[in-house]
Amino acid sequence: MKKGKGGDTAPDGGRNPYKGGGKKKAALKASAPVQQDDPRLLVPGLVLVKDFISKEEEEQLIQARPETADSAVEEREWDLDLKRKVQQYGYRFEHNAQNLRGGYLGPLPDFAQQVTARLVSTGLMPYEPDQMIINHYTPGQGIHPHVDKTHCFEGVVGSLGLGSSCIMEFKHIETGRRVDVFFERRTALMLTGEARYGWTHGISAVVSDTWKGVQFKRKNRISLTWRKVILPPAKSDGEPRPQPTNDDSAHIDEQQATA
Ligand SMILES: O=C(O)CCC(=O)C(=O)O
Ligand SMILES: [Fe+2]
Repeated sequence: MKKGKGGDTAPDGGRNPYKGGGKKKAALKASAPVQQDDPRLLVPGLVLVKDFISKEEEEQLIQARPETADSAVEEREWDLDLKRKVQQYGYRFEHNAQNLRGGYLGPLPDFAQQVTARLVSTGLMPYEPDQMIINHYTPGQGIHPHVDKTHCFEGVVGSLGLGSSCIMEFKHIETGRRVDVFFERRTALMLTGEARYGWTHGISAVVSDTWKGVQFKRKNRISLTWRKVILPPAKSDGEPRPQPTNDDSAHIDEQQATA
C-alpha cells in the first residue's frame, strides 16, 4: 500500500476541499455496497459497507478489547474524561486541547490488525491508519455532533460499530439539513469528502432508536474509528512532534470537544 498524504491514492483522501487546494472528487468504489435509502445521495461522500465483518469477527473483537484482553494485547486504561469510555492507539488525540500533543502511543493493536488491513486492502481507507480510537457506549450514551478535527486528521475516517446498532445523525454545516443514517452493527462507515468536511456527525444519548417505525433498543456498543494523523515534519531527534496548526475554526464541535 502506497503511503503518503491523503488524496494521492483514493477518492476524497485529501485535505479539506472547503479550504482551497481541494482534490477533485472521484467516484465511489463500485464494489462498495450501500444500505437502504442510499445515504450516499443524502450525504455525499458517506460510504456504508454492510457486513464488513462477520458475526464471529464481531464477537472476537468485542472479546479482544483491551479490558478483557490477554497479555498479547497491550493493557490500556479506559479514559473516563468523556461521557463515554475511550481508548486510543497510535497517536493520542487530546480531547481537551483538541490537538495531537499526546504523542505516539505505539502501533495499532494486534487484535484489530486483520480488520485494519481489510480497510486498506479494500481501498476504503486510502492510507494506513496510524490512529485508532475505541469508544464504548452504554445504552443512553452518545457522542455530540462534531467534525473529526480537520487539522489533526486526514480526509478519510472509518468507523466500525460492534454490539449494537444506532442512528448516526448527520447535519449539514451550512444549511442545517439533517439526515439520519441507520448505523448497523458490523457495518463499516466511511466519512469522505463532503460527509467528512461539510457535515457534523453524532449519536444521540438515548436508550433506543426508532428506524422506519421499528424500535431498536441500544445495547452496549463499541466502535472502532481509524484515522490518519496530519503530522508536522519530524524534529532532528527523529521523534515526531505533533504540532498541528489551529486552522479549524470553521469546523468546531457544536456543543463540546468530542472527537
Ligand atoms: O461511535 C461511533 O460510531 C462514532 C465515533 C466518532 O465519531 C468519533 O470517535 O469521532
Ligand atoms: Fe467522529
